[in-house]
Amino acid sequence: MTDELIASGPVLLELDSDGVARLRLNRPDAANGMNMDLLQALHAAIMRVHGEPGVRAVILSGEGPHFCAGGDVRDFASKGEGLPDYLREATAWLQIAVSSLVQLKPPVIAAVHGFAAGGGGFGLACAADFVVAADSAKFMSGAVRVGMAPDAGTTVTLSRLVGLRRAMDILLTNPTLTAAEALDAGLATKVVPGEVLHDEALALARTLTALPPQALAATKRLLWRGTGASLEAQLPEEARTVSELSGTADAREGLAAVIERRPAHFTGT
Ligand SMILES: CCCCCCCCCCCCC[C@H](O)CC(=O)SCCNC(=O)CCNC(=O)[C@H](O)C(C)(C)COP(=O)(O)OP(=O)(O)OC[C@H]1O[C@@H](n2cnc3c(N)ncnc32)[C@H](O)[C@@H]1OP(=O)(O)O
Repeated sequence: MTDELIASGPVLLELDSDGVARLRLNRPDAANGMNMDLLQALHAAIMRVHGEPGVRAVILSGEGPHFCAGGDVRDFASKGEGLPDYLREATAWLQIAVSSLVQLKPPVIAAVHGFAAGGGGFGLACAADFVVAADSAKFMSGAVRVGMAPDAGTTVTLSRLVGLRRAMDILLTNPTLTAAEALDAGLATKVVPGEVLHDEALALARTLTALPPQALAATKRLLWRGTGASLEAQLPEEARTVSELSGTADAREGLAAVIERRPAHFTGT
């Protein structure tokens, strides 16, 4: 497996020859606090992954002691009276980053250690398809604590993950959730010992890369669409997708493998 570093700076992007893309937030001295440079680099890296047909799974993580501590609070003070205008532009970039992450075809695994806080950290974790959390990881919305409201889609994504009642508690009272509490709430997929966090995230990525990419992408799209749709609207969309996928080579390969009782080899076609 060879890693090709194709982006450096506030966001590192590596692609390996096995179809795993690694997106790493890279402002460790600021707990990966999101400033405009990081947000724009994150969007550019996500769009680069979008353009790489060979990518079959994405691992999102943070350099240094934390996954991401949200908006760069040091920028709070430095912007003074200009913060509202600056935030109008900055939050637009955060919206674009979160939206493009959710729309990525390959599944996204957030590998969370340290704190996932604020629109950047908590928001990105809520927008990921899987969250593998180190047992020492902590999750905090952080918005109301700094006199703001949640953003990065968390008033939708968190509510869909944990339910409206628990999302109201988490976003209004701003508890610091342990990894175990995040798992219990439905925010985390699995909790692992910190020392094997990246191994476990990579193992999950490898499981995903062995599955038919078009079927995974369609399932992810249906699930994200379905959480806000009526059953009446979703049933025909599922049926249309199934009939479309049934014409792929991967569908023929999957069916043949089941009948012949052998492992399937999916080509993404
Ligand atoms: C609102 C943003 C202003 C303008 C930014 C422009 C673009 C932003 C993109 C749009 C953002 C939209 C709005 C955003 O979504 C709103 C929010 O995110 S609200 C929540 C903001 N985040 C926080 O309130 C968390 C702040 N951090 C902490 O509470 C703690 O650091 C922690 C995460 C609980 C971890 O605590 P510790 O383990 O004790 O670690 P330290 O506190 O010692 O931190 C280590 C080191 O990192 C620095 N640091 C920590 N968090 C941030 C941060 N969010 N931004 C910048 N730097 C951060 C901290 O100062 C330490 O540095 P040192 O002092 O050692 O040099």
